[in-house]
Amino acid sequence: MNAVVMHGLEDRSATLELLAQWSTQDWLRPLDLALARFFADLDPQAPPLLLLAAALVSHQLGQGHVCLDFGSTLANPDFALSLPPEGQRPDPGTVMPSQLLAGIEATQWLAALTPSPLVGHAAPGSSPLVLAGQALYLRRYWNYETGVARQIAARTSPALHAPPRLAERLETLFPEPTDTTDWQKIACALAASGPFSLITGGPGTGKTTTVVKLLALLQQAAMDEGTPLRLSLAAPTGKAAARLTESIGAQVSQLPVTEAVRERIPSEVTTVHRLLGRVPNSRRFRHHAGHKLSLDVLVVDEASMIDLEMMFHLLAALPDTARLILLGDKDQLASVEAGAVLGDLCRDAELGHYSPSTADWLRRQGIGRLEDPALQPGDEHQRLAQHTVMLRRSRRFGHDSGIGRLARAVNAGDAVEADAVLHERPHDVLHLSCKGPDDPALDRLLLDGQGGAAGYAAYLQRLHQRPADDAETGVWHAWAADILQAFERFRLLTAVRKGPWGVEQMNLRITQALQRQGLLSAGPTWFEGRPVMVTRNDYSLGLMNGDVGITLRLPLSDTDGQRRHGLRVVFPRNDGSNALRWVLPSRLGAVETVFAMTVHKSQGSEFAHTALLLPDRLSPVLTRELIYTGITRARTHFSLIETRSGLFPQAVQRRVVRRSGLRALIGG
Ligand SMILES: Nc1ncnc2c1ncn2[C@@H]1O[C@H](COP(=O)(O)OP(=O)(O)OP(=O)(O)O)[C@@H](O)[C@H]1O
Repeated sequence: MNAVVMHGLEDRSATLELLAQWSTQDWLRPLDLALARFFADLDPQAPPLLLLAAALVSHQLGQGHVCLDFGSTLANPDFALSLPPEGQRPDPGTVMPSQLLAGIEATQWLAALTPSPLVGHAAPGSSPLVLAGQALYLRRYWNYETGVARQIAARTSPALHAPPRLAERLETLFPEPTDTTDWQKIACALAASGPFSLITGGPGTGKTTTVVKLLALLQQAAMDEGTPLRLSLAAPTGKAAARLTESIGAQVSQLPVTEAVRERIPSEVTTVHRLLGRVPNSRRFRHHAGHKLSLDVLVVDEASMIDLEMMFHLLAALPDTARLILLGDKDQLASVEAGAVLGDLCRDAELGHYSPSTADWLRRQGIGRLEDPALQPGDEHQRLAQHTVMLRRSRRFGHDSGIGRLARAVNAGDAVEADAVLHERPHDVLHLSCKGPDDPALDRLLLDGQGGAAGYAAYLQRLHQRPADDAETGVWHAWAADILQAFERFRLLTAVRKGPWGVEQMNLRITQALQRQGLLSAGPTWFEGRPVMVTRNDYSLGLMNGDVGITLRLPLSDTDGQRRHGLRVVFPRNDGSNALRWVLPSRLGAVETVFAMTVHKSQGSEFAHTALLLPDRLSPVLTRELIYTGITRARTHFSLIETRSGLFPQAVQRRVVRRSGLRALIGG
């Protein structure tokens, strides 16, 4: 008897029954199961392998993969499908994907799909599923992927059109002579001369500086011709937008350009959602292919966090004549949603692959030679490469910085070097090996910090220096702003949500430890000092997913002579104005306590001291990208907390794999 007959592929009802079991155990989302059932109704002939594929393609979207890749799924089904999910063990008797798919060949699976009217081939059509090579897509995502590929291909034209006096303008903006390749200057020159540009680089490699100079160059050239440009800046989250607003503001004031040019460089960064104008309660936007954005240049920062669907909408709404510059760190984790667009597009950025004509063009513009040991020659067909620049010199983390060295070792997958850095104990890197769940050293680190690195007690000490009840409003604002700022000096990041070392348990643990120390009052859900993170955009309150606020007790009006106090949650407005937003706790529907947050949620944020807690067992999420993203959230101190030795080097050698066909569609 073969495996197909035994485990749930013998007929349609056995398959649907198995999918229902997986769904009951939270291995599949209700949506994944519903899709398989819906397709079973639509096509009574749909074979078991098609129903299984339908549920799995939907499941994979939930895991960040744009498609179901048959080759990798069959090679290692449990790993490719991330089943069982993080922190779970299978119930006794559960059929694992590896058991279900044992003995099935890709050709057999593909042959089961092709006759169905539900499955179309890589061409326009209306079938709900699309088969492209060895990958199955939901049509919507196939449309997104091909749409993004088409838009980018159209923007990667081979010809570069330099603005007038490019070399002279660059000389003014980048006056420092360098004896090595000046990647910032090259990024600026290429972005100023083509309709599309990718600028990638690790933390502090000068992405913002480059883009501020680029905007100045473009605006000055346009104003010389008498038509100023409409420039826009956007980021995927409110937090990232606020951070960019702050750093751009500081840099614009130092630009060697006229006041008139400076005034025409935007000082505010919006979110991509706001830029496109989300239509409430829908997936649609006010701006789209039929109603384009009114702008000439768009810069999008932290582009690694933009998922495929968002990128599709952004590109569709961009006028054909507009210039697009995507900035980000290709090595960071991608968005939680499906797709890793920046990572896909910048995959070979380190190698350069510049064609002789790009190199020649740069030489003719007087920008210098392309010299870096990592560079490999390229040709005209590698069109994307001609529009991509990787900034390579971190000014934040120099060669002697422990954080920088650790980040570089992790990013290179070099576990030996990473371990050596930890053993050297540089002043900016702390390393704690937990001796079990009750190790008091962990609570000490989280509450009090160490060696100049803050812990959570610091912001609560500020909180306890409260103004007098009758203090002016301005005094209360300054107090709240100070607490918010102090809270941002430290954050514990976890790799996982569930289990003893997951975000939920750690939030509980820290709350209780702070209560034991008398720093936090005990309370039911809401208590003074509780930090919360918004988990869903709330346009009526002006709060975005990821915004962090702190619960404070404020004096209310004393109309009857009795002073009463009430809790309000204070949020920064994140618009560069330093203004605050006060919200009644009862109005906050989707929030969670945020002493600890997952590395995923921390993207786009930075903290002076960042601690990364690794769980005690490997899981699919524990990868090099996750650890690199965690480390690079730290500005001055980084703490690595291990709960089982030996796991860190293993995780450093594992990579995130996101299945998509974008790179193949664009070519290269
Ligand atoms: N060419 C340069 N010469 C001198 N200092 C520079 C240069 N480029 C960048 N810097 C400085 O290096 C620091 C980091 O630069 P910047 O903020 O532009 O980097 P980034 O890549 O945008 O950083 P992040 O990862 O925080 O987004 C800043 O203090 C900036 O002023």
